[in-house]
Amino acid sequence: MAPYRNLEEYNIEITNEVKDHFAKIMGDIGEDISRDGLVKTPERAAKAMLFLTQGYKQDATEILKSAMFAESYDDMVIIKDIEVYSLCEHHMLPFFGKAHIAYIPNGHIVGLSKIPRVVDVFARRLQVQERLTHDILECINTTLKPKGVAVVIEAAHMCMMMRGVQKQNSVTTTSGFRGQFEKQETRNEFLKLISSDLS
Ligand SMILES: Nc1nc2c(ncn2[C@@H]2O[C@H](COP(=O)(O)OP(=O)(O)OP(=O)(O)O)[C@@H](O)[C@H]2O)c(=O)[nH]1
Ligand SMILES: [Zn+2]
Repeated sequence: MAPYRNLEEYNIEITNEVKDHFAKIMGDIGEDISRDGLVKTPERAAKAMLFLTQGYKQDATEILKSAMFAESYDDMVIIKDIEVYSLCEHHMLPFFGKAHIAYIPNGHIVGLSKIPRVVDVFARRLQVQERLTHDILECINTTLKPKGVAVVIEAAHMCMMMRGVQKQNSVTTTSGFRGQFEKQETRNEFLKLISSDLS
């Protein structure tokens, strides 16, 4: 099925079911769901949730394959500061931050926009930051078959900020390295470049 892009593309049956669930939840938390401002809220919430989880219907491998080009460039390619918005699978609250991704081509480069698209496919699901990091890493590694791939994600978790432990400034960093990035020297060059403003 095509990914959700705009309201016309929402599956009406599923949207209506999710909408009914949201209406029930709103009633259960003590709201008057018939009051003016809330009349359309269950539908809006359903569409927002379906948008934020559209990654289940997308194929990250196909996205990468659609723009792979034979090229002899074999130095590091880094795309840093890619915005990440995901939902933690424990509380279904957002976690958000930045992904920094690098690969060393092995005969093929990939269209640059496809890397953030792959991030979104895996982020728009119920996730933990660790699995999100590895999903992206493994997808690039097995599809592009580069000489090396590196993924670092830095994120803040709303479930640790708005509730629970209520820590406002903690940032969680996860990382994964394959191929040449498993060598200290290559990994250090990548880490240095993502912390610089000139990379
Ligand atoms: N490892 C990991 N943990 C996460 C992530 N997102 C949320 N969590 C944690 O998942 C855990 C769930 O723990 P539980 O004790 O079952 O849930 P809880 O009672 O709501 O825990 P508190 O958040 O400590 O109040 C919490 O420690 C969350 O901080 C993530 O991406 N990775
Ligand atoms: Zn959580």
